[in-house]
Amino acid sequence: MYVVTAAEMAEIDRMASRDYFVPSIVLMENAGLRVTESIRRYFGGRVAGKRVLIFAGKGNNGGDGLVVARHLHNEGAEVKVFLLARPEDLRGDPRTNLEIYQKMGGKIFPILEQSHLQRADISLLYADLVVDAIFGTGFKGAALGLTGEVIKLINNAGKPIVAVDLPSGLDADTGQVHGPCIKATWTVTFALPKRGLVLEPGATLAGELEVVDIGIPRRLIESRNLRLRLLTPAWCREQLKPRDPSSHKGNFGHVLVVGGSQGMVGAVALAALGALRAGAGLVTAAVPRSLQDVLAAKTTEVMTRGLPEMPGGVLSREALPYILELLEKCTVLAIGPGLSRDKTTVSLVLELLPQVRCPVVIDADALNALAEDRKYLREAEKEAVLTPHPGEMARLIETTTAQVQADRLGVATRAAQDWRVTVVLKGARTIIASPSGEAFINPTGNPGMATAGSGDVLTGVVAGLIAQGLPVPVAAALGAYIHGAAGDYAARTQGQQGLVAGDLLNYLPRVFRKLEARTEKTCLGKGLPL
Ligand SMILES: NC(=O)C1=CN([C@@H]2O[C@H](COP(=O)(O)OP(=O)(O)OC[C@H]3O[C@@H](n4cnc5c(N)ncnc54)[C@H](OP(=O)(O)O)[C@@H]3O)[C@@H](O)[C@H]2O)[C@@H](O)CC1
Ligand SMILES: Nc1ncnc2c1ncn2[C@@H]1O[C@H](COP(=O)(O)OP(=O)(O)O)[C@@H](O)[C@H]1O
Ligand SMILES: [K+]
Repeated sequence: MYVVTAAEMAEIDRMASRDYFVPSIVLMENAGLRVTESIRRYFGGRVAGKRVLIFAGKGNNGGDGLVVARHLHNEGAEVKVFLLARPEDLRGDPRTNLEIYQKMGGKIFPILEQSHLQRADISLLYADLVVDAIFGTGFKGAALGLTGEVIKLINNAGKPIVAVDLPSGLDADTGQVHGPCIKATWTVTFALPKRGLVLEPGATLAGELEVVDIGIPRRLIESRNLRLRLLTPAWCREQLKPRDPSSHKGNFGHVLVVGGSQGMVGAVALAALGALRAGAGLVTAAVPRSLQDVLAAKTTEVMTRGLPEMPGGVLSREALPYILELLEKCTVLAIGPGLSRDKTTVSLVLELLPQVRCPVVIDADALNALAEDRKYLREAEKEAVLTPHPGEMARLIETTTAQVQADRLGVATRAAQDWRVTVVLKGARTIIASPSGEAFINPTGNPGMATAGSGDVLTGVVAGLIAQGLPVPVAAALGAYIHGAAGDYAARTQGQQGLVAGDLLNYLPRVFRKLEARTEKTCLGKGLPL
């Protein structure tokens, strides 16, 4: 599902009218009707007698709200419209809908000064639902003054709120807020989700997100060459090919995981098992020699190799020829989990990466090694996935974590194009940016996953998917979705607090099964019960 900026949406709206002859008031009518339908569903099919307050701004978002008011009024709901503008300030479609609503006997209450807030406050006490039609994609900056007061009043009323297109006060392009913002129970957004609705904190402020069709021609949307998508189960299903009955493990690739250091062997185990759980045929884990037996004891299905090490149990430069030899038999390399930031290891990583001929997933301390010398990133021809959390990303581009978090999408897409790699910027709503300029936002995952080692599992899952032949950017996006979905499954079953990275390994198969179920039925004629 494509995700758009306010400007892209406005251009699509404009073209719908200008080039496809869809009158804008028809789009507004469709928008209002879709919100009315959603409200009717919310009330279990009947709105008669329900007390609904509609807060309308002076623009087209307000116009949508007036369409909603008209239809609810017609169906017998008790509707009050609080208009944050003088009627004479309304123009065009919003003005038309105001006049129709008033002609039908609909009630309008102005909110133009502090004293008007009193009436709104009292009405909120008795309301069954509040409709937020103050601002949509035309909002800029911060809601100050009276408008900010109204937003705070609505939020504090403790009543269910449906936001029209966007929660008012939200920046449609970044998902950030710079002042008061409606905290919606749910949001009905038109045609396509705006970026701010799928990036935090906007995703949380929007509540449940409903994307509705308002009659924008599909061909128009397809013609816009949009570059950002929200990952969906449907898209993930498309990437998963059913397994041919005569497959053997060689068909599913061989992952080499290189990592580990004294005290950090678990990270390698999590990554190696993550690769197997993602469906890789074979996985070899190469660690400092003194850790090999421990690792073998922890990971039955994983083949292990001991590598030359320094005192203190970190990989030494002598490990390089061993790793290159192992790579001759492998499809993909995953490097970094538990490596340590020891300077010998750093120089090993910097010497090894330019010689790697297969796709590589670079995580954790291998990323930190690249932060010390970006030559490989700038110059080498490579098929690589970087999986930084915001802190690692900040080190890589020499900025602060806060600056990375303030523009996650921009940071990830710029890095992907500058370095010609796929960047997986982890965190709430992971961003996956490919060298081609395409990017994905991952909606799965939860704070229960903010626990040591969950990133190592993701590294393994992505490597495991590449091992099975998926294109690198697709494997990264699919891996992030499935990894987060496993975390959501685990959190639903056992809560977020007690979730540990190892739990993700146990839930990965159930996520794959949910995704494969459709294809299995179609492909093999039989199939597991859903
Ligand atoms: N055909 C279409 O286009 C369709 C559009 N649709 C709907 O239109 C919505 C976009 O409508 P929009 O562009 O009129 O802007 P909207 O969000 O209503 O803002 C209203 C006014 O708020 C003002 N304002 C801005 N920032 C402010 C601030 N910080 N503090 C105070 N005021 C501020 C600003 O006033 P100005 O700055 O111009 O004086 C602006 O004019 C879209 O979200 C969807 O719901 C659907 O019906 C589908 C068809
Ligand atoms: N609040 C959150 N919401 C969703 N996913 C999260 C959240 N916090 C962390 N995660 C996910 O958990 C994983 C954390 O990875 P990382 O920070 O590398 O942990 P570690 O380095 O300990 O393995 C990432 O996949 C990240 O997207
Ligand atoms: K709104």
